[in-house]
Amino acid sequence: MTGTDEFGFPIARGFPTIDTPGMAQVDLLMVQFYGISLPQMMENAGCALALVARRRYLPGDLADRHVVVLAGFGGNGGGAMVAARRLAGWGAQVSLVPSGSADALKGMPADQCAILKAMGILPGEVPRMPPDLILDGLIGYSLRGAPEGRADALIDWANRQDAPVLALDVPSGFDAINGTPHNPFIRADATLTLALPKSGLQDGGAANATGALYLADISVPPALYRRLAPPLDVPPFLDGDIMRLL
Ligand SMILES: NC(=O)C1=CN([C@@H]2O[C@H](COP(=O)(O)OP(=O)(O)OC[C@H]3O[C@@H](n4cnc5c(N)ncnc54)[C@H](O)[C@@H]3O)[C@@H](O)[C@H]2O)[C@@H](O)CC1
Ligand SMILES: [K+]
Repeated sequence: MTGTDEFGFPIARGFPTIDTPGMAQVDLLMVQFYGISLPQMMENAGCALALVARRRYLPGDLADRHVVVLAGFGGNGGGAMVAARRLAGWGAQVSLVPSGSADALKGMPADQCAILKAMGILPGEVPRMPPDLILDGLIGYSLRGAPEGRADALIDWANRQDAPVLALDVPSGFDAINGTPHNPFIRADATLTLALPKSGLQDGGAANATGALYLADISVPPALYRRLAPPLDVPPFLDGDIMRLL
């Protein structure tokens, strides 16, 4: 560790990067070898996102602080909805904006949305009231080509707002593996990437997409990385669950 950033997050160096096939291997080993489920990982991811949101953007009392959560139909959207739940629990006013009809959500994102509905947070359109913060959970590392449809429109909307955008895992529309910015892509003020930094996020050119780059521990055992092909040597998160990388 080489100190902390201005928000008190430990600054870390020396975490290797990982690509999409590598992350697919990580997910597989987490579930099949260790029995750590995707919902468990999603819970860790969303909690970490809410913690970065609170400490970096919403210090103090969260009452009257308004957060818009943009949620896609995959794991990225599910993680953002966990963060929505945590922020609402801490008193923030949360608007949930899915990238399509919420009735069409399936699997874990549908489960997360059902929890939010039970809490009285109903999916809807982008609110007229300007937010204090936007969470980008539209598309993660499974982006395929330039954003289309509602995701495209919501990325444009987010980039037009005065409020900062905090992206989950990767800024939506930015190919985090090869570093390609598609049109459009989220211009985040900060990005919280999960498990390991994705290979395209560490290049200098990625900085205008990611903003400040953080890394969250989602409880991948370091020994898992030594089982990958090729194996990776990953240090433990000794100094905190959330590290500042760039
Ligand atoms: N082990 C991990 O790293 C974990 C990852 N999680 C999250 O899950 C994400 C990966 O989840 P998924 O693989 O489900 O997929 P994503 O959530 O990355 O994205 C898939 C969704 O985006 C849509 N999409 C893809 N390309 C698009 C385009 N060009 N235009 C419009 N829509 C597009 C797809 O139709 C699909 O609905 C990660 O980025 C991360 O945020 C966590 O939930 C849990 C653990
Ligand atoms: K995202």
